[in-house]
Amino acid sequence: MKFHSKPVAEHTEVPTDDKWEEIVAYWNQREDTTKQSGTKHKNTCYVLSVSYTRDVNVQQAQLSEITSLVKAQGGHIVGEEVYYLARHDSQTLIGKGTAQNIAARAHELGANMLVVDAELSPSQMRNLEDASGIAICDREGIILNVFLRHAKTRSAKIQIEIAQLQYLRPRIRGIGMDMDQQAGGISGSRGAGETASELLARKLDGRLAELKKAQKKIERVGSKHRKQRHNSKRITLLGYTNAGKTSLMNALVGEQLSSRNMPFETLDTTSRSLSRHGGDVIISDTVGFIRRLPKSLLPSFESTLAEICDASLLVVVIDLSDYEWCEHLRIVHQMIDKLHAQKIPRFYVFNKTDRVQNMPSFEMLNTLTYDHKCVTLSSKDDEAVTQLKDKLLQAVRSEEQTLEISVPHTASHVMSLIYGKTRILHSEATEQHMQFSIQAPVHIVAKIKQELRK
Ligand SMILES: Nc1nc2c(ncn2[C@@H]2O[C@H](COP(=O)(O)OP(=O)(O)OP(=O)(O)O)[C@@H](O)[C@H]2O)c(=O)[nH]1
Ligand SMILES: [Mg+2]
Repeated sequence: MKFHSKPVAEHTEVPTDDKWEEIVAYWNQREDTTKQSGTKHKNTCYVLSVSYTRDVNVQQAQLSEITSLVKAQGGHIVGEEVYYLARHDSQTLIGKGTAQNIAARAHELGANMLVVDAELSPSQMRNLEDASGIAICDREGIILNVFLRHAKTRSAKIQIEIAQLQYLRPRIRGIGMDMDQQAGGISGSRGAGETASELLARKLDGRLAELKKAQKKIERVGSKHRKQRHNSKRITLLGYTNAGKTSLMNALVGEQLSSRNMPFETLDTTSRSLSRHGGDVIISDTVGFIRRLPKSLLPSFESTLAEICDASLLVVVIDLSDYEWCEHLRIVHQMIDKLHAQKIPRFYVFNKTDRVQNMPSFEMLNTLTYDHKCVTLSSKDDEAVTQLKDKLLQAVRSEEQTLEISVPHTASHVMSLIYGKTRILHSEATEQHMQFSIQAPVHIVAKIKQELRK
């Protein structure tokens, strides 16, 4: 299918704006159109985990990851299998014959969609659909759908819609065909498909431009807010999806943020004060990482990633009960490198120890974490969480100094420095002075001393 570079004149047969939105929604939901009731039905999915290893434990872990992603995007799974890919077929990835055999099994179980856990090019996806006669969704499509369902804030919704439209853009032919059918059975008439696809591409580009403009505006406001919070120490929780970041955050700050056994339950960064009095230490929960994160999502999450680079301490949370925890650790390290956040101090929390039978040795953990501080715990263990909180506060404040000073009431500039930029451990008023015990970064302490000497 070719696209004309010049905009075409209006065609009466092409769908209107509403229709276009319907089609994008159709693509997202892939609702079962065989049902006549008009109500939306969940996709009935057959899941194919394409594996590059013969290690059965790894295969099972990967299969379980893709099935939980499919469930998280609202799909109903009727069957699943692992396919060891020994030879890569450039046209269909798995080969036409294999695709037909798998599709037959999927059809037998009543599936209306074959989920292939692999990154498929737009043409591979089309070839597979043609060969198997069943709708295909690849890993990127599934992850985008999960994100779309879980996004709550305007900012996250915009970012994900951008990623999704970028994903749909090269796959437009399929949508164009659907569109022709929806436009009144004109798909056989000459050029009709082209016209519809062409108009869709133009509308899609227009929408993308609008969204990007809105995103830039949100980013500007976000970075302004981050700058304003500059005085506080920031701890950022990060780790593989489902590691228990939100559970740990809830336990640390006594919150009830949503934590479920589901990938990408958290998409929007949430920040809370970790210190008892005031907000001098702020802790943030972030979106989880995953292996083979769709490239289209990486740039669109710049604001979340910016939070990570602003942190004074990164708390890496790892689910020690997951068979692939070492792999998760490797992926987190890869992301830290990608974000150029290697220099930020780190603290590792190996979580879910209540589900672990054979604990790894501390020597092993120290080696894997490059000798950063680390603890093993269960976020359900209140006492362990309280101890962790003290350790985190200590770690994040380790570059601070404590100072006992007496400040004349008239030294308003020093007073505002103390109230604005330090943590007051104790204060007492006398007739002419305020007696303070404060804790603050070294450069602030130096500045206060200098001001007092003036
Ligand atoms: N057994 C056990 N389960 C835990 C522990 N910590 C968290 N969980 C469970 O693990 C699941 C995922 O926890 P979340 O806190 O949502 O994980 P997350 O890292 O925030 O996940 P995303 O936001 O999806 O990236 C939930 O079902 C939690 O109840 C733990 O220490 N022990
Ligand atoms: Mg979470």
